Amino acid sequence: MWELTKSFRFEAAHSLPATTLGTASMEIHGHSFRAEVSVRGKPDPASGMVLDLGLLERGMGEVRSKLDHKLLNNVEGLGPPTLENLARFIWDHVQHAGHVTRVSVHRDSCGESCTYFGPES
Ligand SMILES: Nc1nc2c(c(=O)[nH]1)N=C([C@H](O)[C@H](O)COP(=O)(O)OP(=O)(O)OP(=O)(O)O)CN2
Ligand SMILES: [Zn+2]
Repeated sequence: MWELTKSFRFEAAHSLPATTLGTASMEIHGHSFRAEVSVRGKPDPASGMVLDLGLLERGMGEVRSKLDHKLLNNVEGLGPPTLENLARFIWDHVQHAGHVTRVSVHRDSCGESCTYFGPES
């Protein structure tokens, strides 16, 4: 079994009340995020690829455009702009690309990340 991973970065703003970490979180402020999308499978013998990374990039580009330079509190379907909801939101928008097994969202400046393994895990 192979696992193929591609990542993208986005910059976004949010405000997050009801957190005990980050005293300024209730004010609108920005973060740099890094998202990783992984797909599993066996390489097709002819192409040598589990999945053409270009297909994954297309799906990632679509969801990136919904998040990059946006106020995350206003993004339809995201819910409260936590790492958990970002990982699930990205999953929902890329899962058609292939057998997606996990989506991780990293907020490196805070040493934080969250991984979503799908609704069944
Ligand atoms: N389960 C979760 N808990 C918390 C989340 C989350 O996404 N899931 N998020 C937060 C805060 O948003 C996060 O800790 C960042 O805090 P914030 O004040 O926004 O960040 P800093 O100012 O510390 O970060 P810099 O990037 O260094 O400015 C809390 N809990
Ligand atoms: Zn924040």
